[in-house]
Amino acid sequence: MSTQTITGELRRWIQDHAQAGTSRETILQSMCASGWSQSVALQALAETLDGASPELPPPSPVPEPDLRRSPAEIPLSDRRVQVLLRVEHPRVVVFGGLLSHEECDAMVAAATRRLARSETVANDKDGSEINAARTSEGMFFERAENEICARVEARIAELLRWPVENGEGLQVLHYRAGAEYLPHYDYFDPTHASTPAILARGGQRVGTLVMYLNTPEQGGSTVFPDIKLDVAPIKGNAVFFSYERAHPSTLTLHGGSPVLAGEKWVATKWMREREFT
Ligand SMILES: O=C(O)CCC(=O)C(=O)O
Ligand SMILES: [Fe+2]
Repeated sequence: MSTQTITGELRRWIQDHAQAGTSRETILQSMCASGWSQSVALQALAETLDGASPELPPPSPVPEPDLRRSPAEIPLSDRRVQVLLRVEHPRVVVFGGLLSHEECDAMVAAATRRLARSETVANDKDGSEINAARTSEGMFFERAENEICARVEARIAELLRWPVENGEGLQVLHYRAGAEYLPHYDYFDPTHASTPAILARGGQRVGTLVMYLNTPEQGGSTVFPDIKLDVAPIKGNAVFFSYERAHPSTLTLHGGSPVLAGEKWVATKWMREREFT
């Protein structure tokens, strides 16, 4: 007898239908009609749609800027950062001027150098263009790999009051016109077989900061479909969100909408529960 597993894909499917206005009863009926046992279907509905379900794992502490006095600006040791928007649930904060234009350009230049190098290596080895195309989409820096990474990491740690050591290395993504990042969660799917090994290096991801390194000509906003929020990608600005458990009830589903003209560069910092090694 096979047991039925509640996957992230199933939860997403339930969420999509609930958001489209389908009633709980109708969702249950179509799940049962497509072979789900009623008890598993009911549990999946409860887990996905009831924020206060007793099945929820306990919350973790998360990174959080100091917004207690509703500051329009947060004075950090080396820069004043604007607070442009905040949402309580999901926890989302949009910052203005987190990076100077020079810092954005330096990050893009460092990432471009690294991408060019990995393409050369790939081409020298086997002339593979597929490889080159893939590596040109994104790359990870080591933590404090160069001066600009170290400076930005220290600033983020101060802004979000979260240790530098808990951060993954910065990831730089390059989107060409037409490219997008479909909605996803940044935490690791607890039901996935590879997740325990990933969690051994510093626990779950609990927060994300996406920094815009340029302003695309058209498109390329960061979207949060659960709350229909659309954050404009503006050079030097950043969007932060946190998730205290690896669960859709955090409403942190998000994606990069298609770049319609020009290109888009972002740097992402993911924060873990513990020191990331
Ligand atoms: O490009 C964006 O706006 C979103 C990027 C993102 O979701 C990520 O890096 O995990
Ligand atoms: Fe993401």
